Amino acid sequence: MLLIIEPTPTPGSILIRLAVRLCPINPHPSLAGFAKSLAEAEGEDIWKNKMTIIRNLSRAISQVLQSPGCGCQTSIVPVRCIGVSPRQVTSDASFHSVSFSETDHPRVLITGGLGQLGVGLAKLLRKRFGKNNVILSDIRKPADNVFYSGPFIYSDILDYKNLREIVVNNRITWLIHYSALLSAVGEANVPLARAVNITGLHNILDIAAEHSLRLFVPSTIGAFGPTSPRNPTPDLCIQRPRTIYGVSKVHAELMGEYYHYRYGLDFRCLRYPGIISADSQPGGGTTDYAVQVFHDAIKTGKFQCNLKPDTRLPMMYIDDCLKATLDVMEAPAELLTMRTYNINAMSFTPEELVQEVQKHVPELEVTYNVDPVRQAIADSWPMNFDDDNARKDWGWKHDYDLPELVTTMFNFLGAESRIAQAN
Ligand SMILES: NC(=O)c1ccc[n+]([C@@H]2O[C@H](COP(=O)([O-])OP(=O)(O)OC[C@H]3O[C@@H](n4cnc5c(N)ncnc54)[C@H](O)[C@@H]3O)[C@@H](O)[C@H]2O)c1
Ligand SMILES: C[C@@H](O)[C@H](N)C(=O)O
Repeated sequence: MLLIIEPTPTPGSILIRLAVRLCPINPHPSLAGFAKSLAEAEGEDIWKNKMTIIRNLSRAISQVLQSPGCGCQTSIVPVRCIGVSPRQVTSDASFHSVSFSETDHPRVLITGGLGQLGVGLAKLLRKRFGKNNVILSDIRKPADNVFYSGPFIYSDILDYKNLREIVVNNRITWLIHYSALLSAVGEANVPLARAVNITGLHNILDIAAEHSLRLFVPSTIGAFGPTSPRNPTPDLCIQRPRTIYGVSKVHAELMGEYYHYRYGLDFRCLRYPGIISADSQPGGGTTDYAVQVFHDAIKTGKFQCNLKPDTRLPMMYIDDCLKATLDVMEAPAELLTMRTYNINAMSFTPEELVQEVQKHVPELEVTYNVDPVRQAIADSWPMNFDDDNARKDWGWKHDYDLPELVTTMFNFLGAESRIAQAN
């Protein structure tokens, strides 16, 4: 149970939120009734007698917790009372942000949804929660197939008011924050990366806290640096990344956890490895070579790799990444002993990946033309990622190892190129 008091809370709004949080499916009648009478009395200066309110509140809480009809877990009941939310909002805004119908299915907003990962995630979530409960957003124009596959909305995460309007108007309850500039493009434009990855995140955190959203922010292997243990890299260790991308992701991890402890924000974060996908292009990272090799093998039979052949990095097939994201979002809060987890599937070098790819395309010719910026970044990142805590706490398990990944990529891309040739 969690109690958040808004900057100018009204007793009724607090109790309605409390009733919903205690038993989201079926808000307890004694709390709901008590909330209603307090809400009606809000015209009077009810805060004059704060002690009466607190006494009545505790009585109502213990009544609910002892009630056999309430199926919610009642063994641990930390009550967190917070004086002010991070940005001032009216109590009305908070009051309207909770409604009973929202608890049936999450209403999801994905920011930066037109990148490598967002469209696939929307597809997975729509299958689970219904097409209209998942809204993709970005500052780019969606392709026709994306636009017609479900709700899409323009949203610049640097525009706080617009973002808030979207959350309120669409009664959003889950926010998946994918907007970011990745490692290589971030180094090419540090001011923009700082704005999007740090200022944008602040907007997201404040809106999520104000509207009691469940917030997912992905972090990355790039949140570690040359002084971190690299083989393997545990969840908790030194994090001194040397890219603006990495610095912004450590900032996101720490801010999210801080908001969790300070404001009760339901913040969840996974550190993804490099993600490999067939039907979406990477957005300018250090691990992009591991996607490009498949396209080049099929199109030209020639591949120029921008990392040294022995550069080992943790990697994952996109389906595993999206499954982990849904799993951690659905995990009961009491299973999460941490709010930021490493997840991993495999680790390989360009040389090892090429060997596996050549089992499918034996004629593939590979040359190495090292990009010093990307190589320096890769050399500072984990080689192997320790994800024991995710496996223990909420049952994380990957499905794709290197051979399955490569076969799946060729099955997908081969089928696509056969279709293209036929047309
Ligand atoms: N793809 C990976 O290998 C990987 C690995 C680790 C972590 N991640 C994280 O996962 C998330 C999604 O990654 P991705 O690969 O899809 O990234 P991507 O670069 O492909 O897409 C990012 C999207 O953010 C959008 N964006 C940029 N500025 C914006 C703004 N001001 N407002 C709204 N949107 C904006 C871009 O238009 C783009 O569509 C990122 O946070 C990334 O750091 C990705
Ligand atoms: C690893 C990840 O964060 C991203 N693919 C990058 O290389 O920047």
